[in-house]
Amino acid sequence: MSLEIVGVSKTYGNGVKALKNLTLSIGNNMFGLLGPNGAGKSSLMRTIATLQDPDSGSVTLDGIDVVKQKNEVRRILGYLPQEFGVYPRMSALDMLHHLAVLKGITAAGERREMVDALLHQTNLWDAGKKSLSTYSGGMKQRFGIAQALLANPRLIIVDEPTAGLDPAERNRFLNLLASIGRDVTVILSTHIVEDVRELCPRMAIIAAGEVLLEGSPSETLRALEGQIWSRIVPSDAELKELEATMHVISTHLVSGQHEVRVFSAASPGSGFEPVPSHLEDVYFLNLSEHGRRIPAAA
Ligand SMILES: Nc1ncnc2c1ncn2[C@@H]1O[C@H](COP(=O)(O)OP(=O)(O)OP(=O)(O)O)[C@@H](O)[C@H]1O
Repeated sequence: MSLEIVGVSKTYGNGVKALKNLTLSIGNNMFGLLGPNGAGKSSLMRTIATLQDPDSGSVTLDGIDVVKQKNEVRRILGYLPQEFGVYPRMSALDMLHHLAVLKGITAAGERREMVDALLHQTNLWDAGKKSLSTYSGGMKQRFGIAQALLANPRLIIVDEPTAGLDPAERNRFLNLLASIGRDVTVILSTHIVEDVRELCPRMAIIAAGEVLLEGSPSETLRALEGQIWSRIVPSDAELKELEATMHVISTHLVSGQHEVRVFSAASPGSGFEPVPSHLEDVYFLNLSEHGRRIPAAA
């Protein structure tokens, strides 16, 4: 599978430039698209899913033009939107049959086999006859994956799927995505750095409609090795001083005190310990560099 996004731009009616000449190449496996709220992730996902057209640029999926050949693309693509929203009083079993018919799977035997297999795969078999409106957040997301997998897509797109899930449900959901990612290309759009670190051999960071970085999480982490330093800072005043004089990547509260992470080629000062780099460092560093380069984007 190969998805080629070339020079895609989109400006909404209200003047917001959501995508700015964005170019990205996505191959097999699980691809993480990481970016803060408003980065343009959903705009890009909707464009790939044929739900909105770009103003300019091209998107091709295995050579098929996503803008001009929407029906062909829809046949090989599954999509779990950010707000899936449709949880009627229908059971998961009935809903999947209904959606399968809409996808053109009209032979009853084939459809039953497919729906049953999907309910097993997403661990919803036991709850398959229960009304979707009674499902928990995690079950709803797993149902969202089941419907995205109908008719054996080559590519599935999942937009911010773990937001709002508790840790156990999130874990279960990520495991499901990982197992799917072995056979089908998955684009995982998220603002949660951990999701990408745990799942994706390749990723891109986007902000303000632009690609800031494209690569593998482990390579980007290696590039920062030895340059991340950490220290506990007891007072707000001291923290302000550090922020003014050093390249502070992030601050976290640990038992009510600030733990500061600093980017520096050599030790930034007394009390700092070298620490392993995290993907979150890569993410924040890219976002802060971007903010500096284009102040208007902040
Ligand atoms: N239909 C629309 N009309 C006008 N502006 C829009 C529309 N959809 C998105 N936007 C704006 O475009 C920008 C990008 O939004 P988008 O939803 O693509 O980002 P995102 O990265 O998915 O963020 P989030 O995680 O908040 O959904 C934002 O400034 C958003 O307010």
